[in-house]
Amino acid sequence: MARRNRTINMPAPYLRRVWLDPARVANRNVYPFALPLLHDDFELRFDKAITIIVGENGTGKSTLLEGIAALAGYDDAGGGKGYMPVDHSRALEKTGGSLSSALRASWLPKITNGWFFRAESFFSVARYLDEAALDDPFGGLPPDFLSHSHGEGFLRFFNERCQRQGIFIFDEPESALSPSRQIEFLKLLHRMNEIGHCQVIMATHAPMLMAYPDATLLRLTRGELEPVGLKNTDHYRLMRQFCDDPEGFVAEALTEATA
Ligand SMILES: Nc1ncnc2c1ncn2[C@@H]1O[C@H](COP(=O)(O)OP(=O)(O)OP(=O)(O)O)[C@@H](O)[C@H]1O
Repeated sequence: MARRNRTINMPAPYLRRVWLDPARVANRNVYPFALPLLHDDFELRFDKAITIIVGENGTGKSTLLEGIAALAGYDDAGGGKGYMPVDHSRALEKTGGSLSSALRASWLPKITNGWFFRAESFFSVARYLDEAALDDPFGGLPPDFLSHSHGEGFLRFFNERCQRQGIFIFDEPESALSPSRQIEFLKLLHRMNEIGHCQVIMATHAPMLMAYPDATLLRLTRGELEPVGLKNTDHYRLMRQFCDDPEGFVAEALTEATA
């Protein structure tokens, strides 16, 4: 047991590279291998402890994260190693397993601790953790994640789980967070980065989270992942136009809608 939780004295990132092995692709014509992102030369390198992926809806960010999560040994519907018993029968999009069978990875070293957070399955995972703690005679007080508001529960969960050594995968963590809670989440990211033994791979639509300064920011577009500056993302540009002139922005959008 002690061995399993021993901290490895090497800094993140631990997952250095993932790539597709075309020979393992079952069927190019069906999801997930029909996604433009998953072409034969697909490769993603991790140079920093924090990697942030942005892109339009439907470009394949969640699919990619599910595949990486499955490679890391996490349930592709969310959770961490050791939390496979969570009932995900009603969770959406359990597809990472099929993608991961065609992905290859290089690790330095292989890390098996961490967490895959996806908003859709947070509640089933949180419920499992609450119930598991109640069943554990040596577990002390149960975490009680579910008795908080969505945002409070998420933040508390992040703060308790995400500072140990590991690889942490977040799919749109902002979905339950108000802007001020997003700042709290940024602080958590910073702590994880400073600790030096947390690797984070995150997909987000929130400009505030994209702005974390010491991260690799990648944009997924036309089937390619490419480095991008925050101010060149569509998310930032649109939000900026909105903040500069909210009434004019909305009026123009509504005019387009009725044109
Ligand atoms: N289980 C599935 N079966 C078939 N197609 C799917 C499945 N899950 C997702 N897709 C499709 O694959 C594409 C990529 O979906 P994915 O959820 O990975 O995109 P995304 O970039 O994460 O989008 P968003 O920003 O909206 O979360 C979409 O067109 C989606 O409809």
